[in-house]
Amino acid sequence: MSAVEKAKQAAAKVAVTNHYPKDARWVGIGSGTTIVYVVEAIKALGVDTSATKYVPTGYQSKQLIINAGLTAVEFDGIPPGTILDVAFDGADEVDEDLNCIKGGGACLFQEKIVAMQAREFICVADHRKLQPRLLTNWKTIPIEVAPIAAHRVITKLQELGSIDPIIRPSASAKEGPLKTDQGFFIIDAPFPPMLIKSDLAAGQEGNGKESIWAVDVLSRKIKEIAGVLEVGIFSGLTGPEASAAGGIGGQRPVAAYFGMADGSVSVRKAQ
Ligand SMILES: O=C[C@H](O)[C@H](O)[C@H](O)COP(=O)(O)O
Repeated sequence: MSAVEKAKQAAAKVAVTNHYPKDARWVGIGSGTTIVYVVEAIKALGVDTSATKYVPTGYQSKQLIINAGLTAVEFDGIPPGTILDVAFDGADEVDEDLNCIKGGGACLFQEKIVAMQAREFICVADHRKLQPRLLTNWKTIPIEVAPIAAHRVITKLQELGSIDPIIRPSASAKEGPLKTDQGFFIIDAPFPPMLIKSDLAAGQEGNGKESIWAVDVLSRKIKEIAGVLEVGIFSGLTGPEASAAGGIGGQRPVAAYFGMADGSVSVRKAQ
């Protein structure tokens, strides 16, 4: 196993140890390569999972749950009003405020609704994902769009300052654009690194001048474009903050676990 895979595995183990609830009823399981180690860590706990339902965030996630011998219930099979005890997921990049970019594997829409239905959203990643600002190392924002509106959305993204947004191709060019689990397209939109709370506190405005955006502002602007199903920026309230405000679930993780290059695990908690 490579050092990066070991880092993901170590982070998953600590995240599950710290956040997998005793007597869990509903658990969200995200998508990607890191979440595989989360499921492995859940199995390694050796707890009785017979009464627990695992909510996938897409096809890969559902197969992962089933292959582990766990019970998968898709999001539309959750009884109305049910709050998931916890949701675990990976990320493509995480900033100092625990805002995330997700969607590198094209699963961002279901990942967002699952995270927002959970009491706690926990992010698990390796050290390459931890950066001071979003779009430092990961250069594009994945955006899920209705195919018929894709070119219109591209024009609107260019007006927001994105240079050369593209429709993500499928693995085989012959098949044309990649299709998500919803049958939608993904647009990958490059923007310059985004502002975080400390930049705003230091007087930077984040109003889009020179296309330098504050995370929440850009996320909202993209979401407002007709034809956009969801944007791969996870920001705003955490689950506990949303619940204190009388709602449920937040899209910003309450904690993020990073497997570091030296084998340790670094934990960041949302402020
Ligand atoms: O669409 C994919 C998801 O947002 C993944 O959680 C994200 O891309 C991270 O994936 P990985 O764990 O493979 O780095």
